[in-house]
Amino acid sequence: MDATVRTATPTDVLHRVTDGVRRLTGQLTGRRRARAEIPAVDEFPGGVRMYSPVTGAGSPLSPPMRVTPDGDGVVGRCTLGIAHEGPPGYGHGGMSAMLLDELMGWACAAAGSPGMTVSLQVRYHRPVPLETPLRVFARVTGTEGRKISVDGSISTEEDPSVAVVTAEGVFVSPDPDRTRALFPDLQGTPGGRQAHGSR
Ligand SMILES: CCCCCCCCCCCC(=O)SCCNC(=O)CCNC(=O)[C@H](O)C(C)(C)COP(=O)(O)OP(=O)(O)OC[C@H]1O[C@@H](n2cnc3c(N)ncnc32)[C@H](O)[C@@H]1OP(=O)(O)O
Repeated sequence: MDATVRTATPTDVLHRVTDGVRRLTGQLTGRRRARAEIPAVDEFPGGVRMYSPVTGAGSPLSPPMRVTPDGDGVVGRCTLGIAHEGPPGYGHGGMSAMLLDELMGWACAAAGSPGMTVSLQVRYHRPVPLETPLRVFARVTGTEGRKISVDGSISTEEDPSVAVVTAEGVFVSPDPDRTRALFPDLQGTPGGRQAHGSR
């Protein structure tokens, strides 16, 4: 991803490389994952998501963000590149929202209440620098029935006390019937799918 958005190579080289990439991806033959199929390596919800655009080590789109528990919440560490650019030199606001949305979802799962975003309010205080290690933080601030309130923030690793983006979100844990309808490939809800071929 970085190479393709950074290059200033002439068009004929771009065409040649594009042909090469098509030849390479053409070798990815065999069975393809269906739309709602959960990859065998995944732990869902609240664990490995191999092809997630945020945390997935297997996704060319993801920074990727590495998530670990941290005090009463979860912390995500990543570095955005110019493929994630909004204003020149800074992160796209949608990327910031995506990092926060994902990590706030992890905070819900870590607190034992996996949920889906129903509301996300994001405040952009300062531009997010690219090619700079970032620290994203999220924690559950309250639950009320199936409703979970979550706070999140983004700062740089260098200056973790200064939040450049903050967010408040509401997440909702779908009831078991809705969960089965939304995620037919998910076994043993609400505990979720464990990794390594348990289905
Ligand atoms: C196993 C899990 C896997 C979870 C897997 C998580 C993966 C994490 C991925 C990262 C996060 C995402 O991107 S998630 C993707 C983006 N989000 C979505 O696509 C969600 C789309 N929304 C939905 O499908 C639906 O809203 C559901 C299923 C989430 C909830 O529907 P529902 O079950 O019918 O819930 P509903 O009765 O409407 O609302 C429940 C309570 O929440 C309140 N509520 C509803 N909306 C709001 C709102 N915007 N702001 C405040 N409060 C709200 C209601 O008033 C009610 O309160 P009261 O009357 O009870 O007081």
